[in-house]
Amino acid sequence: MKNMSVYFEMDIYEQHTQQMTWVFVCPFRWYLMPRVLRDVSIVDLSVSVLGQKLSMPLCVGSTAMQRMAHPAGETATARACKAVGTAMMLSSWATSSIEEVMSAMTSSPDTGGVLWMQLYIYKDRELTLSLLRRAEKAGYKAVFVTVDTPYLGKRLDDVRNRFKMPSHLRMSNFSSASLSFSEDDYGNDSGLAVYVANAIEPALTWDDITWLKKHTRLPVIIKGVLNGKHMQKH
Ligand SMILES: Cc1cc2nc3c(=O)[nH]c(=O)nc-3n(C[C@H](O)[C@H](O)[C@H](O)COP(=O)(O)O)c2cc1C
Repeated sequence: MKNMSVYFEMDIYEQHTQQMTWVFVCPFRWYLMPRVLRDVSIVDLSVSVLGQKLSMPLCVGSTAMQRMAHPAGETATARACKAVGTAMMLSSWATSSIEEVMSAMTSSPDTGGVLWMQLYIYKDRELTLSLLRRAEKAGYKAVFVTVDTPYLGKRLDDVRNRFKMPSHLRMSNFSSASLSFSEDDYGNDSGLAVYVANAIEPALTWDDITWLKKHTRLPVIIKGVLNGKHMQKH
């Protein structure tokens, strides 16, 4: 159980980012500055994102393997997003399938809710396209391509714990044991790091984004950009 909670608390390498957050971000506390004389008799936080109306400028980013945290996993997150009228980005590495999560959202009686698909580009391009096609067919409204994981960051706790998925769970969008992260043995390393090294494309470039865009009518958004300048050439 411990290795699952450690996965969700993760930070890479020696937890520098967590430490930096405390040292550099927290001292500069953020304050809300209320404005006055603004007619607040009606308060409306709704926004339009990628052509979809959301009830507020907050949505749920992709987090892998949610059934490690709760038996209903991503299906519960989808229902919650629908209940509050916002969007959920489903991880390629979800423990509920693309179709199952859409069905959880559409069958819930509340109104609102949008699903986006987070996509890793696999070395196997046909497999990548099959995830994309399934998301399109199921009614997902955008695809977010993760570009900051050509290799998994060195998560020392996951290495120490030899992190792998509990045996009753798997990444539900895949059928084989190797692709669904449900092999018995990943050696002495973090199982997820081994999974990424085996399956995810480390040679990702802009050409792959161009290729992907040719295969979908959905908006394609690049996920994992830390510096706007890195995008300017394109
Ligand atoms: C436990 C955990 C699992 C994550 N799983 C994924 C994932 O499957 N796909 C992905 O693109 N990003 C994943 N991320 C990254 C998040 O989507 C997000 O980009 C990252 O946490 C930065 O946002 P934050 O500063 O609000 O945490 C994960 C993050 C965490 C903490």
